[in-house]
Amino acid sequence: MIVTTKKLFEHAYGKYAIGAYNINNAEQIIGLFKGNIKSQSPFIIQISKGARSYTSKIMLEGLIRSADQMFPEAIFAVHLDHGDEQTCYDCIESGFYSSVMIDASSLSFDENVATTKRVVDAAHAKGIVVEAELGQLGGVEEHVSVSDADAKLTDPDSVKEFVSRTNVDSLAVAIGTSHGAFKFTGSQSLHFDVLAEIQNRVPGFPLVMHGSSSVPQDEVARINAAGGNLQGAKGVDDNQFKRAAQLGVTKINIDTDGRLVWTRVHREYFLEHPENFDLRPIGKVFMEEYANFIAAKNEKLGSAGQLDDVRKFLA
Ligand SMILES: O=C(CO)COP(=O)(O)O
Ligand SMILES: O=C[C@H](O)COP(=O)(O)O
Ligand SMILES: [Zn+2]
Ligand SMILES: [Zn+2]
Repeated sequence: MIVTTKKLFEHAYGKYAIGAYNINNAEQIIGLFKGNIKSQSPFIIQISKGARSYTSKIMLEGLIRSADQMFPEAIFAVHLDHGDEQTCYDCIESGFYSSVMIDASSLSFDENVATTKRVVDAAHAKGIVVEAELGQLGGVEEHVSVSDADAKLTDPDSVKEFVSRTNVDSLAVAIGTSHGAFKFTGSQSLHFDVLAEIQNRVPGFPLVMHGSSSVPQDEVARINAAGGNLQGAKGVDDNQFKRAAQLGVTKINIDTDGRLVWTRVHREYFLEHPENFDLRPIGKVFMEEYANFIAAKNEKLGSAGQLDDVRKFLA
């Protein structure tokens, strides 16, 4: 069942965070649904602009609608990740997305407010919710690379004004995370002090943490041992998710970790089976491993075991 994040965030606020996972193809979608059913978690399926053009937005919509039929127990939101204004309107018009992100965080404060407000007005008219971003994460997103020097933590003083001027439903904040597999090149970590100040300014308002893959070191070691070269890859400690949730984070974005699972599974499999050229045996292994990864991540987020309660809450 496709829902907006409104009630999901209300249910989660202060207690746990909902996993927002990026998907690109059928194997990921099936693994994602299986993993969330296995851990009994509500979830958010995220589609980036890159994913929409990889196979095509039409095919992704078809796959997700099919998964919704195959797994009738599932409760999830369909969300556009890091949208520009035009893509947001396309998703709002589609009647498929229940949530969009307008990422105008590289613009000035006033332009970010104005752009976000236009998207919010269009989305709310159709019952769709909007996530915006204030501050700038480091790393690569949508092929735009933000250097650590340009990355800016969210200024807690500007959050209340941003939320009240835009009427946005949730806000991605920059508190030290970054996109990709190479986080924390310096001695950075999560700035819980900044997060606590933000929560103080907008109590009860749902916050979002991007760039939150944990880049497990055993995963990196296995990839490197099987011919990969990911030296120095590093991520966010997922034991910190519950603390972030207590401070108002209701959505945590994870993409890179899923890519690492895909890379490890495929590299190891073909190293061990050099004679194999069938895509199905390895596809099966990937779907299983991806489902296990999702279920384990949901334990860290605290969303595991919440599905029945969420269903009652929505009723
Ligand atoms: O924020 C993300 C998607 O919007 C994903 O972040 P990671 O690169 O840490 O997985
Ligand atoms: O934040 C970016 C997400 O990880 C999506 O990445 P992508 O644009 O390569 O699909
Ligand atoms: Zn951004
Ligand atoms: Zn992101």
